[in-house]
Amino acid sequence: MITPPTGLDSTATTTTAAARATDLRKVYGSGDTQVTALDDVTVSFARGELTAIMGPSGSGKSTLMHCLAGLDDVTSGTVHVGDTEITALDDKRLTLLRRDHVGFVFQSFNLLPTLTALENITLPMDIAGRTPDRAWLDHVVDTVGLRDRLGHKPGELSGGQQQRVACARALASRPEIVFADEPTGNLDSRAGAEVLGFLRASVRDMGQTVVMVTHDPVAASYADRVVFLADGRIVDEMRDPTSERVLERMKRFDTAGRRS
Ligand SMILES: Nc1ncnc2c1ncn2[C@@H]1O[C@H](COP(=O)(O)OP(=O)(O)OP(=O)(O)O)[C@@H](O)[C@H]1O
Repeated sequence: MITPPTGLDSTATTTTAAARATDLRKVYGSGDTQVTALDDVTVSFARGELTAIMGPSGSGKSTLMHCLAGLDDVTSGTVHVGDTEITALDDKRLTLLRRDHVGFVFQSFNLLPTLTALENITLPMDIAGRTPDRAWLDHVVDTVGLRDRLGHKPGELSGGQQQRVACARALASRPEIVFADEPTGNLDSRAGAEVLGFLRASVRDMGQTVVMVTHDPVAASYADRVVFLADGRIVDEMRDPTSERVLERMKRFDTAGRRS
C-alpha cells in the first residue's frame, strides 16, 4: 500500500477524523423565506473510508458537503478538516486550505477543454506552484487507467474517462479528503461503475478519504458507510451497505415521512 495522505499538521494523529462537523447549522434567507438546510448536524468522517451521504431531495446533502469543504459559510457550529477548524479561518486561509488539502469531484467533471488530460490533472498543483510527486502521479494515473489518454483533450474522451481525469486531478495533490458531488450523475451505469471502482480503490490502496453525495443506492453500496439525512438532520447510518438495504432505507423516507 502507498503511504496514506498526511494530516494538515505534523502533530495530527491518525485517529483524528479527516473531517468533522459539530452542531452545524445552516440557515438560508430570513423571515418568511427562511430555510433551515442543516439543523444541528454532528458527524465525523474517519480517515481511509468512503462515506456516502444520502437522503431525499432537499434534505441538505449538498449544503452539508459544501460546508464541510469550506465552499459555503455556516450559520453556527464548527467544521474541522483534519485538526484545522475551517470555520475559524479567514477567506484567504480558507482558499489555501481548500487548494492544498481538499480535492473535489463534480457531477459535471469541470475540466478545462483546452488542456490535455495530464494538464488538467496537474493544474491545481501548477497554480499552487507545487511540483507533482512523480511516483504518486504515476500511481494515480495507472489506478484510473488513463496512461494512454494523457495527451487527449476532454472533448476526445468519453464521459467516464473525463470523470476519471477529474478523480485523478482531485487525488494528485494527496489531499486530506476528497468530496465528490454526485460523481456518477452524468454517467451511464458502466462508466459509473468504473469511476466508483476507482474511488473505492483510492480508499483501499492509497488510504484516501472520500465523502460522496449520491442519489443512487448502487453507488452508495461502494461505500464503507452511508449517512442518511432528512430535513437537515442525520437520521440514520449504515455500515457495509448493500444496494438492496440502502434502497429499502430510502423507501422508508417515501412511505413513512421524512423523519422515519
Ligand atoms: N442558496 C440557497 N438559498 C436558499 N435556499 C437554499 C439554497 N441552497 C439550498 N437551499 C435550500 O436548502 C435545503 C437543502 O438543499 P440542498 O441542496 O442541500 O439539498 P439536497 O439534499 O442536496 O437536494 P438534492 O438532492 O435535490 O440536490 C433545500 O430546502 C433548498 O431549497
